[in-house]
Amino acid sequence: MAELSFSNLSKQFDGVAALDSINAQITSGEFVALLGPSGCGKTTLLRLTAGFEHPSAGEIQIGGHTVAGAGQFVPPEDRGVGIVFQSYALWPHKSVYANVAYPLEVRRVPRAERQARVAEALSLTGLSDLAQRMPSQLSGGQRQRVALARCLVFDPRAVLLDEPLANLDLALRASMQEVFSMFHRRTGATMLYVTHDQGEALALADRVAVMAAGRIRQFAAPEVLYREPVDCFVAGFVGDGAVVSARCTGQTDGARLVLNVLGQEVLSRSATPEPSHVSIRPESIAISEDAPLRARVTGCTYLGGQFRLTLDTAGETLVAFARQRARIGETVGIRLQDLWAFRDPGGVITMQRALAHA
Ligand SMILES: Nc1ncnc2c1ncn2[C@@H]1O[C@H](COP(=O)(O)OP(=O)(O)OP(=O)(O)O)[C@@H](O)[C@H]1O
Repeated sequence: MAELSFSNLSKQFDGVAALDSINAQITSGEFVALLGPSGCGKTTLLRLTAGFEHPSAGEIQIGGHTVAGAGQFVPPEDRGVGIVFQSYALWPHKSVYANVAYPLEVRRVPRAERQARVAEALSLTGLSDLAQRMPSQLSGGQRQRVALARCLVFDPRAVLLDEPLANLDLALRASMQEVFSMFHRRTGATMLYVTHDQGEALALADRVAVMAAGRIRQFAAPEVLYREPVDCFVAGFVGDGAVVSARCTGQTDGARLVLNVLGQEVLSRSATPEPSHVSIRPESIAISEDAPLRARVTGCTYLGGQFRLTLDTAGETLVAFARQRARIGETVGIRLQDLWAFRDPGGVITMQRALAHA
C-alpha cells in the first residue's frame, strides 16, 4: 500500500477552477474521505489521482513517485490504483467470478494463482456463494461488493471510491459501510473515499478532508472536525448545531476565553485569542429552568432515547437535546457550556458563497 501526496494541485476547466492549490498527504493504509457539497471538486481530485485527467498545475505522488506534474504523466493502468464507482461498472456479460478475475487476466497472472486470488477476494467480500451469478442477478449491494472484490484482487497500491453507496437504499448503505470498514481493516489499503454524506464520512474515515469551492478547508479526524472546526463553513457543514458570532471579553488562567455569546458571558475553548464565532453543538446546551438565557421551542423530534429541539433565541436558531418532550411555542431556559471559538471574519457569508458555488 502506498501514501498519496498532493502538492499545489490545481485543475481548471475552461478557465474555471475546479481545484485550487490542493496540498495534502495521505499516509499508507489511511482511510480518507473527501467530503463537501456538490461541485466542490471531490470527483475531480479522485479523477486526477486515478489519471483520468491531467492537472493544470501542481503534482501528485503515489508511493513517493510522481505520477502527474513536474513534466510527468503516468497513465491510469500503470498507477496501480483500484477504483470503485457509484455505477459499479461491472461487465454485464461476465459472471461474478469472471468480473473479479478480469484484472488478473489483463495482467497475465498464471491460472493457479489467479484462481487462488479470486477465491480469496470473493471470500473477503462475502461473495463465494454467488461466484457463478451474472451481475443482473445481483442486488445493488452485492454488485458493489463485486466491484470491491475486483479492485482488491490485484493488490492495488490505493483504492479510490467515488460515492460507492449513492445508489443504494438507506438500510443497505449502513450494512455496506460495515463491508468497507471490514475491507479496510483486513487489507490495510490506502483508501480515498468521495462522498457528500457527512454521516458516511465521519463513520468510515480516519481523517476527513472537508472541501468547498475547490479548496480543502480542514483535513482532520472526524472528532476534531466536530469539536474544533476551523471556520464557519466546516462548523456548519459537519455535524448538527449552530454557528453564531462571538466577542472576546477576557481570558481565564487556563487556555479558556470569556466570550460574549448571545448576550451571555460564556467560557470557551479556542485556538485563537481573537475569535469571531462559536460553534454550538447540541450537547453544549443544557436545558435548565433557572438559566438566564431564554429560548422559544420551534421544533421537537423524537430521536429514540432523547428529543432534538430547535430553539429560537435572539434571532438565532440553536439545536439542543432534551430528555423530555417540549411543546412548540413554550419558552425554556438554556445554559451554554464548552463551546469552541474560532476566527472567521466574514464567516457566515463565506459559508453561503461556498454552498452557492455548488
Ligand atoms: N469535464 C468537465 N468540464 C467542465 N467542467 C467540469 C468538468 N468536470 C467537472 N467540472 C466542474 O468542476 C467543478 C467540480 O466538479 P466535481 O465533479 O469535481 O465536483 P464534486 O464535488 O465531485 O460534485 P458532485 O458531488 O456533484 O459529484 C464543478 O463546477 C464542475 O461543474
